[in-house]
Amino acid sequence: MQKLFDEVNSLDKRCYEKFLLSEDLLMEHAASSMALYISENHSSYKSILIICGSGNNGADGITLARLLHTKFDVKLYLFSDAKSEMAKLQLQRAHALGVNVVDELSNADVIVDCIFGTGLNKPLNQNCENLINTLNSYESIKIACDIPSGINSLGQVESVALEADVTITMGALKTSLFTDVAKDYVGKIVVADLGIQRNLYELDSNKYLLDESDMNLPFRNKKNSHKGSFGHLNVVAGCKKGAGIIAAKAAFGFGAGLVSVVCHENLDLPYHIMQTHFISENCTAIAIGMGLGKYETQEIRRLLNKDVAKIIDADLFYDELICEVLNQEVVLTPHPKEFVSLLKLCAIADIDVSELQNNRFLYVQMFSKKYPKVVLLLKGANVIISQNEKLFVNSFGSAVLSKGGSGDVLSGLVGSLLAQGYKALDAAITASLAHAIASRNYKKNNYSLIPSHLVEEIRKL
Ligand SMILES: NC(=O)C1=CN([C@@H]2O[C@H](COP(=O)(O)OP(=O)(O)OC[C@H]3O[C@@H](n4cnc5c(N)ncnc54)[C@H](O)[C@@H]3O)[C@@H](O)[C@H]2O)[C@@H](O)CC1
Ligand SMILES: [K+]
Repeated sequence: MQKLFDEVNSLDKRCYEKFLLSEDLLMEHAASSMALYISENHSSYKSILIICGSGNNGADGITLARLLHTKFDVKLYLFSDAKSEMAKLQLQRAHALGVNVVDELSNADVIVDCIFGTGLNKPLNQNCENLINTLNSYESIKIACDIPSGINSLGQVESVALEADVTITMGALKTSLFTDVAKDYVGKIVVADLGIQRNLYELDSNKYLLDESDMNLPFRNKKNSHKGSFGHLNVVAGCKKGAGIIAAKAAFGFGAGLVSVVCHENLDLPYHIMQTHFISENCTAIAIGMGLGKYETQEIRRLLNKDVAKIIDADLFYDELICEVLNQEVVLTPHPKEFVSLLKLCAIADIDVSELQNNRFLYVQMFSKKYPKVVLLLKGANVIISQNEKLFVNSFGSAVLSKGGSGDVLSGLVGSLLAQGYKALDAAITASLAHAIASRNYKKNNYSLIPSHLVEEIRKL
């Protein structure tokens, strides 16, 4: 996993003070990294338009223009006068070298957006919006320097933002690049070297971006085993029974030794999934909440207080009963609307979904602070998983998963790993990664996936 940072100004400052690396030196390296990326990945292209703002993001762009001058047909467009000391200095250097500064925008093979970086601190005016809309309309390859212009330090987009194919971000990964909103703008994210190894540039963080290597699949290493070695998951099916059945099928395909659906009515289940009317004696984990609908409170309370691992989803986030388990190491998997209800029930915040989506990291952090034992998995374009105020982002998900039933598959995967003895956090991380990565392996079009396809892809991981 890689560290994420809410801000990097303090990391830059530490470079100047502790490592005697000046701002000028860092900027030269930042621009060199961008030049190298462009030379290595877009050498067949001829023309490059670099659009610069007044601050140091613009200064990065001016530096880049100097470095690529004559290698490509470089055009430097200054959207505003250079204001920062570095922008002024870099402009003098560019002028001295004869870099082509243009007065009008024109299309190019590659566009580099250096209008605003981390210094965006107010709403865009009409001119800025027009500029960004015009750039978005070009069919060029678009590269954002540090962060696509228009995304602020909280990862919010107030009006428009540059739709980048690639974001080359300076020194370290920023949290703002991993909000749900940002996902439509950032494209591929690359970290630029600032002339200091990343592990030396970075300090501690409580936020991490998950990599594929963080997925710890339940491979069976012991030869001497039997079905009981891999746990028994009980999936509680409610009035929408399909949800429980989908979860049960996913759980079985993900390695649980036994899976039973708990339901008072008789169900038509595949032969390998069992049915029980009450919780099994040897149950090692319970999955509950999906499709639950109306139910008898005392019965659910008994299940929630049973001393086994639990994954809780869906309808239970609308019931005060949920507050009774928040001192346990349970896994909760709400989508945004459910999380809003949960936040209200546990008196953390009374907000609407758009406020949550604008500040996902903030509210996950607040919840995790109040309930440190709980593993929270907030669904979204970029899933956030937290425990004890540590946050992990899974950015592998895609629109393929935006379907009824995908969440039930996820609950089944988490339940399966819990039943097999995974710790709550490890179960949530591996299940979430498997869910998202498997969906990427689905090779048909991106609208046709159904839960059984997803389970098939998960079984092939
Ligand atoms: N500090 C350092 O050591 C390094 C900084 N680097 C670059 O520096 C950038 C940050 O530079 P700055 O702090 O100068 O900030 P920016 O360059 O992001 O923007 C600041 C400028 O934009 C103006 N501005 C902000 N919001 C505006 C709006 N909505 N409409 C119009 N004008 C607006 C500000 O008044 C200021 O002049 C980073 O994103 C990164 O690209 C990199 O070169 C790496 C090294
Ligand atoms: K930018």
